[in-house]
Amino acid sequence: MTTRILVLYYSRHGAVAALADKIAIGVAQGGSEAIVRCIPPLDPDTASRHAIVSQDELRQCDGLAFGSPVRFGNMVADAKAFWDTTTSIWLKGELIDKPAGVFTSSGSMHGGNEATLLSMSLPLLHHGMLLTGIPYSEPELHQTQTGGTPYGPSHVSGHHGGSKLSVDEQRLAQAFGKRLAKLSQKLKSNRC
Ligand SMILES: Cc1cc2nc3c(=O)[nH]c(=O)nc-3n(C[C@H](O)[C@H](O)[C@H](O)COP(=O)(O)O)c2cc1C
Repeated sequence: MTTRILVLYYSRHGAVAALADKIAIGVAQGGSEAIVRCIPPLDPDTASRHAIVSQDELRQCDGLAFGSPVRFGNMVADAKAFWDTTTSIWLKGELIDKPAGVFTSSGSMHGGNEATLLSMSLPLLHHGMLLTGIPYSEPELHQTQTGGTPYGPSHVSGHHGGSKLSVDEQRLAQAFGKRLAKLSQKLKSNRC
């Protein structure tokens, strides 16, 4: 069963975008199509590496990976503002029972990445999506000294924001993408 996973993110300096790329690879490994899109920026001068998402792309997806940097222990305002534009999708229940998960990047290890992932989950729960993180059957979750959490993939980009994804962070992001793909296929086949 073919499914489409929307990998939707905001990234100012590229760290969340790097995670989105790895998640998209995992989605393809899981046998689904990854549609990678950016959240509409509040500042129209912000450059986006991928096309800006449309409401139709959100309503038509079979699963969602939603990414934002940590900003003061929470998602970026642009991401929250985007969810505030999705009322008509919510009213029609168009995301109900679709699998979804969240990913993030923080500057420091304990700068709020887990808190941010949990708060990013809230609009997805309101939309009736079925949340998934990363299970501990993924060995990297036990050993990571960088990012990667049971609540979703993460990266620690460092004080100056330039560090590359660690091997553990990359593997966990790919495993998460693959998991979303497999879940979307099972759920969609049950709906048909
Ligand atoms: C306004 C602002 C607030 C931030 N707040 C936090 C924070 O609370 N905790 C943290 O660890 N990093 C914080 N950061 C750092 C970013 O989360 C980090 O650099 C992230 O990797 C950026 O992702 P991006 O490269 O995709 O834009 C903040 C950065 C900015 C610009």
